[in-house]
Formats: sequence, C-alpha cells, structure tokens
Amino acid sequence: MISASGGVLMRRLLASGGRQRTFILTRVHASPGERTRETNRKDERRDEPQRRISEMNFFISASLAFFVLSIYTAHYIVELHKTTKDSAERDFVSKTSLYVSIEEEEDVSYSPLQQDYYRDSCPSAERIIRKALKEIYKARPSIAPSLIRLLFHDCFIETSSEKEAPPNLSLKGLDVIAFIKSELENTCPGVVSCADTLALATKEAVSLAGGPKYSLRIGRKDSLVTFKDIAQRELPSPHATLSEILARFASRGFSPQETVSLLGAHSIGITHCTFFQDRLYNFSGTGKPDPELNTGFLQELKSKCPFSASASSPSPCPDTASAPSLPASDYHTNYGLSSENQIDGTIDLSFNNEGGVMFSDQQLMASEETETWVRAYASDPLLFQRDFIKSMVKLSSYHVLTGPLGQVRTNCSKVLPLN
Ligand code: HEM
Ligand SMILES: [Ca+2]
Repeated sequence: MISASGGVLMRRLLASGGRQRTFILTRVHASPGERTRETNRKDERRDEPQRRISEMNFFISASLAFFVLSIYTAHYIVELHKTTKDSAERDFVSKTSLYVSIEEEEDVSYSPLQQDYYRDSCPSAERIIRKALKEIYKARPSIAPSLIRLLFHDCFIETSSEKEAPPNLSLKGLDVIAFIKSELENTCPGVVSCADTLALATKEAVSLAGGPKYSLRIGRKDSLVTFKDIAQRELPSPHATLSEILARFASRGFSPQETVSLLGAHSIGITHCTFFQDRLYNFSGTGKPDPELNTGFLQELKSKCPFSASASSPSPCPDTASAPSLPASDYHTNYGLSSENQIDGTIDLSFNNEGGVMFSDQQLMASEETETWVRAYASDPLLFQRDFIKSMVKLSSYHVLTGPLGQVRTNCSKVLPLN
C-alpha cells in the first residue's frame, strides 16, 4: 500500500518537474527593514492580469531541486515499506529519517481514510473533479485561493454546513463545490461526499495554482449537524496575536511549525481592506499607524485602502475582534451576501511580497520559534512545499467523519449562503 501510493506520488511529482516556477510566499513576512529593497517593483503587481500571474506562480521552486526531492521521497517510502513491519517501528523510522513522506504520516494518523475509496463505487470521481476544476480555473483563477481558504474554514470548524454562521457566509467557492458535486451526482448518485469533493478539489486547486501535487486519502462523510456556534467562536481573527493564533491551532493538534506552514497559504489570494485598515489609520486605538509598517509600504497600502470610518472605529459588534473572517459590514448590514458585493476594497495578500498585510500574519515574526520557520520557509521553497502539503493533508483529515458517523449529502448547495 505504501509503496504503491509512493509510486503514484512520485509519478505525479515527476510529471510536474519540468515547469518553471517562482516562489512567492516568502517575502510576505519579511522584517520591516527588508521591505524597502523591493519597493520599486511593486507597481507591477497591481492590476488584475498581474494578480493572476502571481496566483498561478503560487509556491515554488527551481524544477531541478524539486525533482531531486521527489526521488528521495519515493525512494524513502519504498525502503520504509521493505524494512518496517508495524506502525511503532515505522514511527521510529520516520522520526529518525530526514525524508519523511506525506503518505507515511497520513498512514499512521488517519487510518479511517483510504487511498482508493471510490474505486468500485465511483471510479471516475477524481477525474470528474479534476476536469471540472481545470475548466473553472481557466475562467476564474481566483477559485484556487478561495478553495484553499474554504477548506481551512471547513476543516477548522468540523462541518461542511455552517450555513447560518456569519464567518462562512462570504466564503467564495461554495458555488463551485456545489457545481462539481452535481457533476458527480450525475455519474454516481449519492456516493461521493461533499467533504471529499472539497478536499479533492482543493488539492487540484493547489496544483493548478502552481503548488505541489499531493495524494490524499478519501472516504470522508458529511456531518449530520451544523456547528454554527463553533464557527463563530473558533475561527481566528486577522487581529489575533501570536499566542491566540498558536492556541487555536494547538487545540487542533497543529504545532507552531505547522501553523506557520499553513499560514503560507496567505501568499496567494486577496484580503479586504477591512481586515487590516486599523494598521493604517488607528493601530490599537492610538490614532496612528502600526509602527511595524515602514513609510513606503504604509503609503501604498493607504492608497489602496483609503480611510473608511466604519472600518477604523472600534467595532460596534463586540465579537468582531475575536471571531470574524469577513468584513464587519457583512455582519451588520449585508448579512448573507457575498463579500464580493462589498464596497470595501481588496488587496493581494502577496502585495509587494513584503511584510504581512494582516496583523495576524505579521505576528508570525513575534517569537523566535515562528520567526525561525518563516525564515526557513522563505529561504527554502522545497521545505515549505513539503511542510505545507503535510499540513494541508493533516488539515484535510482533521476530525473527519467516516463510516456510519456521517452521511453523504446529495446536494452541497444547501450550504450556499443565498439558497
Ligand atoms: C490565523 C489564522 C488565519 C486568519 C486570521 C485568516 C484570515 C483571513 C482573512 C481575513 C482573509 C481575507 C478574506 C477576504 O477579505 O475575503 C483571508 C484570506 C485567505 N486565507 Fe486566511 N486566515 C488564517 C489562516 C488561513 C489558513 C490556515 C489558510 C489555508 C491553509 C488560509 C487561506 C487563505 C487564503 C487562500 C485566502 C485568500 C482567499 C481568496 O483570495 O479568496 N488562511 N484569511
Ligand atoms: Ca467544517
């Protein structure tokens, strides 16, 4: 089993080994002192076509190094399979080896899921998902970051149907999952869960955006209940401090290192101005900008996100500081509408590839441990890729329901906000 899946992994990695890629993440969290060096390049990234290019170049590495890693990984999997007999021994081996495979970790920790769960019931499932997403991505490349974010929210709050929960209402990509699910229903009615559809579609999205390919075990079931209260409380805020962020992730079993790797996802996609406006105009109630923002960067951000009283004054909603993942106005006036209907401006999360635009991202530089990982990932794209994938697999498998514990929804669109 392990060597077989390792072979698949290897073929997939090799298949993508020839592409030229650019690594974007890494300057996102660079220190303020380093920001000025790139200020001359920033204007190039402002318009939409440029944004798409940066999305497509999501994550990466020189193809040669990528190649080498994939070979080592596959080799390691094969060797491991030959030499180990039980999981305790495998555990030992994986802890002492430099090259720990994603497959291996998944095998030990998430056994209810399987490599080929729909082999008999819906053999074309993965192909249907891949094909649909490829088409959609061509017309709408922003679907890639949207799905990655959707997966994070869905896994973090443990159910796919928090339709009444404000933080999820603006989540883009739900429509696409509903569409892909309807395609699956045409071929294999009632077989493939919404949770697997999302996990597999997100895997494709990462790859389409230029990120690494990975394999994912499947067989998730959909939840029978919603967790709207959990949804409101448990999603981290863009104003969260490092200790708050680490605590949220730790309570779900993610180490600081894994947390940093996951937040590398903020190297693609957009954020609304609302989520960092206080850093520009009224940081911590001082009436002044965040001193961490250097002058040039601050001016750029201000020109993208002009002062808006509602965003900069203390929130009328006491919960907003600890919970929301969408603009405050969504909470209070446009409840239920997509954030795309907002007047609020947006900015690329990779804007300038410099300091973190969101306070929560910048916070990763606030402790030695997390800063070390930010720098390590910034200087070693392969390490980042590998750890990001491992964390995505872990996230995709967090608290999954399997077997009789869950259901297979026939219609994911019931989680759509406007239905
Ligand atoms: C401390 C934890 C996190 C906070 C506070 C946070 C917050 C946010 C916020 C406020 C936005 C902007 C949304 C908008 O304006 O529409 C955003 C976007 C995004 N987030 Fe996070 N996030 C966190 C962790 C994560 C993780 C773990 C992932 C994935 C593994 C992720 C993936 C994304 C992506 C890809 C986008 C861009 C979405 C798009 O362009 O449509 N985030 N996040
Ligand atoms: Ca969920």
